[in-house]
Amino acid sequence: MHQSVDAGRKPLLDVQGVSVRFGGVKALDSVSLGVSAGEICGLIGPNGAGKTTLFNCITRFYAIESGSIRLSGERIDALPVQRVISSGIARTFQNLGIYPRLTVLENVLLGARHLHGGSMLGSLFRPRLTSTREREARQWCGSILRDLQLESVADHQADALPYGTLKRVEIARAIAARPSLLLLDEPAGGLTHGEVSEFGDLVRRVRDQYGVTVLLVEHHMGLVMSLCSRLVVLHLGRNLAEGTPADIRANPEVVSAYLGRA
Ligand SMILES: Nc1ncnc2c1ncn2[C@@H]1O[C@H](COP(=O)(O)OP(=O)(O)OP(=O)(O)O)[C@@H](O)[C@H]1O
Repeated sequence: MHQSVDAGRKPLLDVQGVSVRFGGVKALDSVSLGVSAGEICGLIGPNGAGKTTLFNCITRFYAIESGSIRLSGERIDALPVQRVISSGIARTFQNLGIYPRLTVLENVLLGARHLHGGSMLGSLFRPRLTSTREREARQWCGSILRDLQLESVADHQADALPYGTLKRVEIARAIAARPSLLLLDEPAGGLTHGEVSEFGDLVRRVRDQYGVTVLLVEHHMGLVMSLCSRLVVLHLGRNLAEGTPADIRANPEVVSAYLGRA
């Protein structure tokens, strides 16, 4: 069984012995990991290791064959898909999950839609019918845009903005859902060197300011090693290693399976 990093303290996210099969391919073979509250944990490994599949299991896109997934002690592996966000999990995608024809504010409001209980997009066009909860959601999203320096582009259509800005919009939308756990799937893809470093600062700031715990899948080793306090390595659908960035860099099995080629 997986041992949490903080002995005696229950992890916020607790994955135990999760297996998933696609036809003859065992994409995850009894994978376990724990992420403590407030941690920025990296999930790394070669292509096809099972990282995105694990994210898809945590967010209920895929059903698990065996094992368990808990958030704050509660089983979430059998939740209806529509309850995942309200359970406290938000996610960003390898390919931006942004609506290009909507404005930045509208995209971020969509992240908060489960908080106000109504049709946020409908309310955008019916301002006088806006309920108190919808007004609160707008205030909440406005404050996030200010914090993430997106206020000046709030009314810009998303497809008119540079990629680096849209990555920030995606984080803003995820935070709008008030998650306890934020899953970031290869966020550095498509960013310039300078943008990657800024992105790392942003994730740290968001963790500190909004109290979210972060699980990051990423191949950009510069970002992973500088941002994460702990790394979990998957290989061929199995746990290969776990430890601090320094431990992982020095692990001959990880170097041979992944880092030597990354
Ligand atoms: N929907 C699916 N149907 C069939 N096979 C799948 C499906 N999703 C993933 N797989 C397979 O599961 C295995 C793990 O894939 P996964 O995408 O999770 O790896 P990954 O570690 O995220 O890789 P990468 O770093 O390239 O994104 C691979 O063999 C992949 O082909």
